[in-house]
Amino acid sequence: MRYITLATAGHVDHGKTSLIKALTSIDTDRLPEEKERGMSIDIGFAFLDFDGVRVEIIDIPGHERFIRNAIAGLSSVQGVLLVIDASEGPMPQTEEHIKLMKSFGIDHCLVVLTKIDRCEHLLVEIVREETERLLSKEGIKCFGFYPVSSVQKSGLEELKEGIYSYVRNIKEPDCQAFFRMNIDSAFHVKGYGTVLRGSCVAGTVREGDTLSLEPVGLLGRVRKIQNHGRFVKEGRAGERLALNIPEMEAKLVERGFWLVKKDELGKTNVVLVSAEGLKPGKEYIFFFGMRGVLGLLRHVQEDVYLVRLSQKVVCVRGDRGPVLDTSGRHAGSFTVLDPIPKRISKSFIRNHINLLRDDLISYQMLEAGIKGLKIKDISASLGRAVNPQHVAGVRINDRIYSQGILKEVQEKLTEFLEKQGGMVKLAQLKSKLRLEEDVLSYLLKERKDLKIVEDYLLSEKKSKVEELESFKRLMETVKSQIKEEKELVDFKDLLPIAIKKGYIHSLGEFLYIGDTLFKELVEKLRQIGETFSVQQAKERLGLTRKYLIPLLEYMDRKGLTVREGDVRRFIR
Ligand SMILES: Nc1nc2c(ncn2[C@@H]2O[C@H](COP(=O)(O)OP(=O)(O)OP(=O)(O)O)[C@@H](O)[C@H]2O)c(=O)[nH]1
Repeated sequence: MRYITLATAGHVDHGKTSLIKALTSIDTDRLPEEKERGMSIDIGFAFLDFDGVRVEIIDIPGHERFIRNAIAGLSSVQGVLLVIDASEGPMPQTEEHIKLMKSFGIDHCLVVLTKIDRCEHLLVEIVREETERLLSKEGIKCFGFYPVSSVQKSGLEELKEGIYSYVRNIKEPDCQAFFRMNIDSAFHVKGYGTVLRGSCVAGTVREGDTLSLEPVGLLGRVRKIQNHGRFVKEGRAGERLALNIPEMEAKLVERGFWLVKKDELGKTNVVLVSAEGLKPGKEYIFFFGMRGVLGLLRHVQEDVYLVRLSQKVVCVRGDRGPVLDTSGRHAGSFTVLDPIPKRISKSFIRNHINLLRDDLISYQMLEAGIKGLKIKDISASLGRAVNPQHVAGVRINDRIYSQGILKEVQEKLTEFLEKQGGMVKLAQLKSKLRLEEDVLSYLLKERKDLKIVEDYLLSEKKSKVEELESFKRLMETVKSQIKEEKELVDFKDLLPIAIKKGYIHSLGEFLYIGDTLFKELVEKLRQIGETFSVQQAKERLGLTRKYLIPLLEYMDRKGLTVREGDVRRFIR
């Protein structure tokens, strides 16, 4: 069985409710107030069964005062029955509803011309032409015009056939996507507890599933599922559902809240969108499904905007919706580009705007940088489970990294190691390059020129120090000494003793000089005279500043010299 949801749309009193009643025998005006006024205030629900297809029909109110309810009705449907009174033709709310349809991305409909018992055939033709013009102006495809009279019950069979062929042309809602149900009401049923009613717009839900009510994050288990009064084990996208979830108190549920499966989708109060018809710097009401949330619009570039919302919402890439101005008039529409932007710097977005439009995963990988992108977050952004094997990036555990970023970090690692003389403590490297353990081991696996010894990373390339004759001699001595030694030697203990005994001098962290060389250098400096400048010392000793400055500062600390402005003076 396929499930498709349609909405009626059209101007007030154009005969929507009467049409649904004539088609399905269901009266969608159920509020006593609606009966009294003869006008639809809230959305109503009915269905029509065909061979292998159940068509759910949502009746939306036509009066301009109830635009939010019209939005609620149009927010979760796959197609529209546009109802126009043949004796009146398209009216303001006809046009408004067409705009709302477009905002939700519905670019097709079936037109029903009602009340034909009240007008001439010629008038029906004129209205038909006028409607055609209106729809083509908005780029909406019409799947047929059906003149009917709900009072005389004429044209209804043809219309039913038209609906059947229309729904066969409509793309089915996505049952493979993550489950999302937009809630329009919640109430308490004796013996069962809370029942939440709404439209399932994506995925499936089964008895026993644990769901989360968003944006409040209330958890509960589905006990029973109903579709139009019938108990079912599973609910699917395109269906109207009533879910019995006793843990969710009815009074905490608001129209427009979402039911989602635990840990599948994220919620956010900043979204990156493409939008039409809006002015930056202004506040608007953005509709995510039925829920209208106030948001401030910031322009990024072209039609791309950042929206900072006053409340959290659940949305995925590609979600569309209308935008009202703060006085409640339809102002434009938006499409979600990135539902969970991690970096909201305008320059970052501008630099990668094409990637943002064409390939959200690659964009988000750049956004995530060396932190990597969680596979779970990719799925949440797209609203469906993503197979990591199909993502063009490097997978390390539960994250995906951009190949380009890993290459950059590999280069930074080489550079840093070289700066440190070919040897660096792993912990220092990790904190300097902000690397997680698993990313570091991935990077090192690719490197044949590096090795880990204890908690150091060493470059296999010989360092300058290793090539010095004095170093080689020292190593030989150390080796032979240790060979003769009967006990274990902790090298860390040797250094302070050597310093204390005056064999070596410590100029700074990781910088040592043997006593003989130190004395030689001091002697050379004395030959310059009683005072000398840094430049003179540099020329005389032939050392780079990297070694010279620590040496001179050490001499000051030792009381050999004193700094006087630009020069140093020997004390004795
Ligand atoms: N003669 C005639 N009257 C009709 C027909 N369909 C509806 N009406 C009348 O038109 C009036 C409005 O009909 P509704 O079905 O309530 O209109 P609606 O579009 O649902 O109105 P809202 O939901 O309030 O926008 C009612 O008085 C109906 O009896 C029809 O085919 N022929």
